[in-house]
Amino acid sequence: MGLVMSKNIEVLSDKNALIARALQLILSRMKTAIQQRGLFTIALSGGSTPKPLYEVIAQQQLPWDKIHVFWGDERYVPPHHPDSNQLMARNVWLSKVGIPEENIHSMPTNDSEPRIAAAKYEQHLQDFFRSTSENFPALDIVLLGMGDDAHTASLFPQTEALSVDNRLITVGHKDGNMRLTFTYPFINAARCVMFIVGGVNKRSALAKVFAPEADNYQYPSRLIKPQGELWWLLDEAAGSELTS
Ligand SMILES: O=C(O)[C@H](O)[C@@H](O)[C@H](O)[C@H](O)COP(=O)(O)O
Repeated sequence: MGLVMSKNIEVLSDKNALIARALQLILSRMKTAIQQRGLFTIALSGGSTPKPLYEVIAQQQLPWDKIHVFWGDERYVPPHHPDSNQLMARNVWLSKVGIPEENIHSMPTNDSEPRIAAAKYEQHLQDFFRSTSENFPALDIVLLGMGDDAHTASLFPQTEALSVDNRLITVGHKDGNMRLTFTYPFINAARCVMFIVGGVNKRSALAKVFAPEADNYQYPSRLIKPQGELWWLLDEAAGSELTS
């Protein structure tokens, strides 16, 4: 096994422990962000792993008016489509707490052209962060999952989204299904990037992501090297071989 990517790799006993640790880290960074800047910004991932995390965040007593939620990627489907990442997070979390609707920054998926939607969301981000096109605004946390093909967000292996390094948002695709996604440099601009990865089916992809040499375009999670904090929270099933 090659060198692991960074000291912030934690292998937790099971999924519950993984979710509890992720919650702890998110709440501590939320507190710091609000103390220092008066608000907390987080980009959510889709998929199944984060669902119990969103459920437990919804049970916390938090200053919801200071919390802003974005998405790191979205399937290019209407907001009420069962595949929508936004719908999942609203159902298990956002609809259950007093977060103002204007703090929920969902990716637009109603344009006929995903490229136009990507540009609109990028403009929205630049307006929100009052950033210019020259620099990448820093979110407090970008929460990521990883597929068993080592994709993250909607940065899939051998796709053109992987080479977009001068935009915040681009169009991804998986098996012909269009997505909107943060670009890898925008993810890397975050103060903290947190992967939550569980299950034995992720083991081989993790080995490639942490290997000293491998093709970044075949294993896109290798592109995630933030100048801020990088956390890999893994359960035993996924990560036990990495730290042995
Ligand atoms: O839109 C998505 O599907 C996610 O953003 C995607 O990148 C997800 O994080 C991985 O596919 C892992 O998914 P699981 O957590 O379900 O394994």
